[in-house]
Amino acid sequence: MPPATAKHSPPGTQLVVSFKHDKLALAFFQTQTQHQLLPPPRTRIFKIIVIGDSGVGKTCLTYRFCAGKFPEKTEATIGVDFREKLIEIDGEKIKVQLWDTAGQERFRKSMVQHYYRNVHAVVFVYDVTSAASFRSLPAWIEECKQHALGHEVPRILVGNKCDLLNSVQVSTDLAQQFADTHSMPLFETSAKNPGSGDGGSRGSSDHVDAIFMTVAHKLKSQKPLILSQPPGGSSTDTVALKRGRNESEESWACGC
Ligand SMILES: Nc1nc2c(ncn2[C@@H]2O[C@H](COP(=O)(O)OP(=O)(O)OP(=O)(O)O)[C@@H](O)[C@H]2O)c(=O)[nH]1
Repeated sequence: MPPATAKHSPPGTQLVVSFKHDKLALAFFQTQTQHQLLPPPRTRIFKIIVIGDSGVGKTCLTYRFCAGKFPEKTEATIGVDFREKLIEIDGEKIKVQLWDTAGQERFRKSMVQHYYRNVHAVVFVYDVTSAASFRSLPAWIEECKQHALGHEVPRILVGNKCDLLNSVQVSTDLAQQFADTHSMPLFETSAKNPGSGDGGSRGSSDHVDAIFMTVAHKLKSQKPLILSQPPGGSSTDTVALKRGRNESEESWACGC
């Protein structure tokens, strides 16, 4: 019996092979997707960009939040890496998209415009063991400003690598002063060992999960983009995004 193949099935159809009275009958049935029958449950999505110098731990932080562990090895991000996690806040399922951007200028150039489009929150990261990464923060803030991301977009400051207690170059006081000046909350953490710390002046570091959940809580009260796709859809799909009810009916295609 030749294998049943459906090379040219029209979109939205499914090949159904049925055996009846020992005869092979092939029938195409229109697949009535949930999307066609019912309005799909809408999942609000939050796009959060994570920026900072190369090597501060952006990939490790986003991986820690989305995969729940520290990556075994990382390489410099080229362009952008995209991770997402479905979380539940007050009974509502929300998709958090973390855009892990390249810290190295040569890997950013062609992508910068994409990073800053339709952003809901910004996470600035520095490495507590690198004064240089802390000194770069004003430049990252400036880049955000140039892409029309001002104070209306929630922003937080994260000092990473708090597990490296003996190599700290950026004091909590200094970082707090900077955060206050720029009206951002400060979190100190370790993607490698969240919750670590000396329990002394630096205290225990914040949990990575708690940091991103705090941002998500803050965003939940806003009206972000609505994703017209049932929860659980592939993150690599091209999805149509619409603005929330209070905003214009403009829509975008997001090839994320
Ligand atoms: N000890 C320690 N090392 C960390 C931590 N987070 C990241 N690292 C290490 O720091 C290095 C850089 O981490 P990445 O997450 O790749 O840094 P990045 O900011 O994404 O770098 P780019 O992709 O180049 O922008 C890696 O060797 C990580 O293992 C941490 O919390 N503690």
